[in-house]
Amino acid sequence: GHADLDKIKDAKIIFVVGGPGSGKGTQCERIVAKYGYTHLSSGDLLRAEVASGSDRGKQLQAIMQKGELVPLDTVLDMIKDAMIAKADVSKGFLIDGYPREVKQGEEFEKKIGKPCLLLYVDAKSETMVKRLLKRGETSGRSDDNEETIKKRLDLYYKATEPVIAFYESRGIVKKVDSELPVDEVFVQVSQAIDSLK
Ligand SMILES: Nc1ncnc2c1ncn2[C@@H]1O[C@H](COP(=O)(O)OP(=O)(O)O)[C@@H](O)[C@H]1O
Ligand SMILES: Nc1ncnc2c1ncn2[C@H]1C[C@H](O)[C@@H](COP(=O)(O)OP(=O)(O)O)O1
Ligand SMILES: [Mg+2]
Repeated sequence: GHADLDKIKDAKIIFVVGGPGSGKGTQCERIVAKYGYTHLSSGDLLRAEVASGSDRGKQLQAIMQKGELVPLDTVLDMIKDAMIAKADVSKGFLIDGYPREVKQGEEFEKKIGKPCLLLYVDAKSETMVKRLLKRGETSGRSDDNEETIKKRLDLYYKATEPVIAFYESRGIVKKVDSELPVDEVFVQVSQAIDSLK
């Protein structure tokens, strides 16, 4: 209800956007360690639902295995519930992997609040493919295979890149070069976060 959302209003909301395998999760881990923000990965929330073995989880698994987007309401409800659960203790929220399309950003702002920063984790498509194939050797993720990676990349360029342009026009995008080693990317990430008042 209203009281829950009021608590979130004063916390920083940071969208972390980038292609599959660009390094969003890796940088979010570092941000958590340095700044103590709450990391909420839409993919992790969805994989937890799949792992629960619920009927809904089975439907989600089938969609994710194909590299497609799950229904907006499902993922937004999960993020909202997770934010409310942490509202009392959180100084800031890292929303990793959301929005995946402009409509997701609009709905988030209607139902939850406005982001103060969009952290754009940028890497070349060849780099992302290489990293995902490597991650696939150990991740156990059903979407880290060559065929699904190709679909996820196509969808990223088609649906998610416009999200970056949308928030550019609002002046809140900070791009980091995720071709660099993790530590060097994190220097840029830290600068972006430190620039917030
Ligand atoms: N800057 C980097 N340099 C080299 N490898 C990286 C870098 N950032 C991430 N990786 C590796 O690439 C893979 C994907 O990173 P991950 O953080 O899971 O990306 P995402 O959450 O964007 O899909 C992981 O195996 C990770 O260790
Ligand atoms: N915001 C969102 N809307 C719809 N589907 C999403 C979503 N976030 C994640 N998913 C689904 C589709 C993705 O292909 C899959 C894995 O997402 P992810 O873990 O964020 O991938 P990655 O970290 O490799 O970018 O979960
Ligand atoms: Mg990730």
